[in-house]
Amino acid sequence: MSSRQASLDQEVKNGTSRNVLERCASVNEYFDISFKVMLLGDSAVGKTCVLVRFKDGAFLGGNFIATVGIDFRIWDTAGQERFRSVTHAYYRDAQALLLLYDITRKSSFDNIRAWLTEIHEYAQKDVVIMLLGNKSDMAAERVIKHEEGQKLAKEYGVPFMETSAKTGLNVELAFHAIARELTQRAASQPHEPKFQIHDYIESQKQKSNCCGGLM
Ligand SMILES: Nc1nc2c(ncn2[C@@H]2O[C@H](COP(=O)(O)OP(=O)(O)OP(=O)(O)O)[C@@H](O)[C@H]2O)c(=O)[nH]1
Repeated sequence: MSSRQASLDQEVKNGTSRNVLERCASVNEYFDISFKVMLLGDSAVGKTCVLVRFKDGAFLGGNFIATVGIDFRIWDTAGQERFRSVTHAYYRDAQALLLLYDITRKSSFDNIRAWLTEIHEYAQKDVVIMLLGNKSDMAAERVIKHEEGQKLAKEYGVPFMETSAKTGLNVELAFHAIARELTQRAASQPHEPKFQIHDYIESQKQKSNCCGGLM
């Protein structure tokens, strides 16, 4: 791990990072392809926690990135309005965007439309977008139903799932689905059938359900 990476990791762990922040999840030179993935959404929806959950859980332990030979560079962003112009500049060249809201905070859900408008304005045309309703562990405080998230995602034609950085629910699945979509796109030939991210997510959820997982 580089000293820059170590210091970024420390910032995130300390909770001192409140700026656009680069987190390279792996060491560049070992990989053939590099993808830039960003987490977006209102302040305090849980972007940093989802990233830390992924990286410190599945990413390091599971080693799935090394086996497919990609460099999965994940950028955490500040949700606060005052950083918005900086954030635009960063997601211009992102290949995938994970857009989060907090299921216990209606305003963060209502703002998703505005986020999507900005994304369509500033991001690449073929960017992979995924909508995540985070903090699904907070059942008692829930104000946004699962179906509302699903409906919004369907309207925009993007995959959706609820996540919890606290329990880890669906965090790995979200990143794995994105990684698969990006790698399949990079490798696929024009005549090959396209990878179906929606089908992949549903099949993984069913597998998890059948083995006692929480969905
Ligand atoms: N219960 C619960 N709390 C969460 C979850 N994810 C994040 N939190 C809490 O929500 C708060 C905000 O989390 P952050 O990860 O800092 O949010 P952020 O979106 O990165 O915020 P900004 O950096 O301001 O944009 C913290 O108090 C977290 O502990 C979750 O899945 N469940």
